[in-house]
Amino acid sequence: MKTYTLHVAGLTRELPIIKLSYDLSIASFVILGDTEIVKKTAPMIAKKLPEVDFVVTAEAKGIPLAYEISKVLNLDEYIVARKSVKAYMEEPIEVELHSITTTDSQKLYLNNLDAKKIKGKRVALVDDVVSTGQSLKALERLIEKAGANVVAKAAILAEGDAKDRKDIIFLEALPTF
Ligand SMILES: O=P(O)(O)OC[C@H]1O[C@H](OP(=O)(O)OP(=O)(O)O)[C@H](O)[C@@H]1O
Repeated sequence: MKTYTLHVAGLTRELPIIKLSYDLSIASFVILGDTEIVKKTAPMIAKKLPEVDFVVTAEAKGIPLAYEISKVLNLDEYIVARKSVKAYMEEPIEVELHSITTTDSQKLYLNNLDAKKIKGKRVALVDDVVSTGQSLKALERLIEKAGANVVAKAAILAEGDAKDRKDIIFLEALPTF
């Protein structure tokens, strides 16, 4: 299997290159289960953030990073937007979502209790990777629908053209193939 050698936060990972379509392959970066990479990257991202009241992510791969950044920032809570409605959710708010790895259209949901918590607050959106930016854009729409102020958008990696974006904080660029 072909791999791409990623260097981030002083760590090295061999990422498998996977084919998404006839003309696009990506290096698969999965932080779920990788305690070390989350532990090392979270403080580096936290340091680059302005003052925030909440860290917000969308499930699934952003969750450990949002947890760790919140911990570093001494925030007692963080917010996770879900990709399905859960029984415990009251009047969830929703937006449409597409991402580079998920072809079918999905939705992002925010529990109304969480929406109330973040209303009028300063929020940092975080994710493991920003690629097409569709996931981040959907999360931003959702959070703005909740009446929160998005003051920063951050990821460990900016993939493909996302490396040229000036509106996101990221640690390393990741090429596409
Ligand atoms: O910038 P984009 O093109 O939207 O791609 C980036 C998004 O894609 C991946 O999530 P994925 O859709 O694989 O979902 P998962 O975290 O639930 O596995 C990744 O964790 C980002 O959230």
